[in-house]
Amino acid sequence: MVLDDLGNSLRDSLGKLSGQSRVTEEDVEEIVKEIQRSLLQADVEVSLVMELSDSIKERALEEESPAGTSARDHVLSIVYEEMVALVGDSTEIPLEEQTILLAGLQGSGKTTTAAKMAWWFSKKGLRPAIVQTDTFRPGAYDQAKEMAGRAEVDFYGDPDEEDPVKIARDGLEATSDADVHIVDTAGRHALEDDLIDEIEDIERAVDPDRNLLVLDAAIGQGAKDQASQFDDSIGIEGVIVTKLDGTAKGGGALTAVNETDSSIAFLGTGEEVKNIERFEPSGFISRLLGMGDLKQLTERVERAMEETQEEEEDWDPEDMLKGEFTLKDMRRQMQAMNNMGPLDQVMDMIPGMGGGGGLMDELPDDAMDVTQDRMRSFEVIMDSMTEAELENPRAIGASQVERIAKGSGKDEERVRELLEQHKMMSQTLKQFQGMGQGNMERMMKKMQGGGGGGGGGMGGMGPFGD
Ligand SMILES: Nc1nc2c(ncn2[C@@H]2O[C@H](COP(=O)(O)OP(=O)(O)OP(=O)(O)O)[C@@H](O)[C@H]2O)c(=O)[nH]1
Repeated sequence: MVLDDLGNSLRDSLGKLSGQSRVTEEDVEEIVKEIQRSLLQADVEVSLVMELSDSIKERALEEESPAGTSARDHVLSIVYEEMVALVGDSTEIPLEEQTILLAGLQGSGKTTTAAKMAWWFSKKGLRPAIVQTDTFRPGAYDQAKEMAGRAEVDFYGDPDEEDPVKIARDGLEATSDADVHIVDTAGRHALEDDLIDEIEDIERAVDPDRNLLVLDAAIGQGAKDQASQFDDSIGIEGVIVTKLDGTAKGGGALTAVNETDSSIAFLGTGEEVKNIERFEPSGFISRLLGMGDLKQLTERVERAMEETQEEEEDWDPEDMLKGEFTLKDMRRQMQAMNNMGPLDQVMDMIPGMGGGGGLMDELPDDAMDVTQDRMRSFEVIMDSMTEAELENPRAIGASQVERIAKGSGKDEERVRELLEQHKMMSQTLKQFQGMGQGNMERMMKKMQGGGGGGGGGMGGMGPFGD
């Protein structure tokens, strides 16, 4: 499917989320609008578009973006997941003996696809044969034979026989040495009764394991009726979308899949026998959105989500106030900060730190970016520490610093900086312990889950300051 500039426009809207840890309703509206516009332009049916945009909207606003994940990545992974769900898994095509019947409109690319699929099966080590039953289009026999030759696979057709059902039967017999039989049929309009009767007869005669509908990517809205008529008459297990190399739109394929409750099996991307690929939803959507490997991104977001949940389950901020302030506490606090949003906004929420005469006003504009970078590298460093080191950073000596630096790929200087920062934070915290449990708890809760003002008298706190 060619969604024109979806990738670009989506990148623009998502770019605006950079540095934000939360998305607003307007952000989501804008992103969803871009997606709707592109999908509608690509001829995806309105009801499917609405369904998709509703679920993206709902998830983007309701789901918390996990610690360590930017709002941009979180929203992008939701868009990706929902789009993958929309296109569905690919049709199962087992690598074993089978008969496949191809159906579709005139000129949709059945004959070409039969040869491409045969080539594909032969590359998988099977022995395919094409049975050409098109007695309708002059030249279909020659074209099929020629393409079978190019794919170097067995072929059966009979230009002198007028009965396609007989050709189908004879063809299966004549090519009985083959493992995979691909039966090509004459192109027909699903609304033409006699041709529909004919394909039903062929279907009965060959008893295929699966019927695949070949669709030109340009078909658009017409896909709905065609797909449902073919489905009613022979049952459609999968769709093959052809001519995706052109400027075709491809949305009709999604409509067909939805209409027949099936899935996409193959994509045709050119006129040569090799121009076929198995449909693979995650790669397809990543390509569609014009962005790298989104599957990897989603997995990362999911992992972060799990980790945050686990940590929230066994972390009580009060523990931090009672005992020692460990590196684990520091990491949680950093993640909590991440959960809340960019540091400057977080600082704004802390009285004495934020704008309007607070300490923040004295910092250069980019100071917070630097700090966020440092936070990230601190996290990487902490990942290279042992449990014992995280629990008791005071015991970390020079040799451990060297090991941790090597393990994390960071300078020893950075590791020492982290330890220094931890020391500073734990001293600051000790000072706070005198200020009253209630205020402290309120601040911690805020750090964890976000929220409005509150707290009291914490001027001068600089746990992450440079
Ligand atoms: N660019 C491009 N052209 C394709 C693709 N698949 C098929 N074609 C071309 O589309 C035209 C029709 O393809 P056919 O395979 O003859 O279609 P058919 O469905 O067998 O046609 P009927 O026998 O009339 O039903 C041919 O010129 C093919 O070369 C594709 O993936 N990309």
